[in-house]
Amino acid sequence: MYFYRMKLLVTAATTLEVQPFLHFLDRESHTVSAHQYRLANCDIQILVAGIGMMPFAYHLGRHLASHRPDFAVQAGIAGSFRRDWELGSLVMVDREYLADLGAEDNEQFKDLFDIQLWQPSQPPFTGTALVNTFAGLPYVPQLPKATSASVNMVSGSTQTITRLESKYMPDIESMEGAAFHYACLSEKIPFLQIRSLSNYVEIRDKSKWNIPLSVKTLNEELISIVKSLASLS
Ligand SMILES: O=C(O)c1cccc(C(=O)CC[C@H]2O[C@@H](n3cnc4c(=O)[nH]cnc43)[C@H](O)[C@@H]2O)c1
Repeated sequence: MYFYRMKLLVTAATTLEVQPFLHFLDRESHTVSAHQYRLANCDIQILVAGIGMMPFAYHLGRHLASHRPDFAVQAGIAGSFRRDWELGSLVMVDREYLADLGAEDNEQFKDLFDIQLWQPSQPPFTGTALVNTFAGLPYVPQLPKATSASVNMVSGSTQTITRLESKYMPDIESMEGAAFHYACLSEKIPFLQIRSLSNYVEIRDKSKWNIPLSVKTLNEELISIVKSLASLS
């Protein structure tokens, strides 16, 4: 009898963000090789792809060239523009914007669509966003949906924050989400980006960040997703 194992890719920018999940896999699953685990009917690959869109795109692209997952999950922490969302709370991203790729025109930022180097809805964009419709996913968690702005430089001035809010109406900010959406949409791989809020997007004050809490809730969710996928829950 043929028994199919779902191939799941879990990717993150840093090991820190998925460390408790790795401990769970070490305890509860069979280690196939470094970064590869088997849990019930799931083959799970872990890819730590680096901070920022360029390293993330490079490492994810290299990985996808030789491994095609059935389902890819990006897990990470993020900054929140929304003060009504508590630190440590979780979202899944449905819209991603490349929020600092473009040209400065005196005081104004123009993205690649504004200066017509890209056309709205050119693949893999829907309009000017990289949209996850959540179609074809084997499992969709019950989390609030969020619009995300991906940036190379974490926003830390009123001017930048106001610009991003008025142009993209983002709920959250990360440094890799758009690279993940771009690659998965281009390769037609069902995907899910989950983020846990570690800080508010504001003038930089690292003492207000709560990375331990955001990593804890992120990893609880990851474990729950994987248990559901592996039909263990
Ligand atoms: O020390 C800093 O100033 C600093 C700035 C940005 C990120 C970090 C990290 O250690 C986390 C890296 C990781 O977290 C995501 N992240 C978290 N909060 C934000 C944010 O407000 N804006 C953008 N990205 C954020 C990001 O995806 C990074 O991969 C330290």
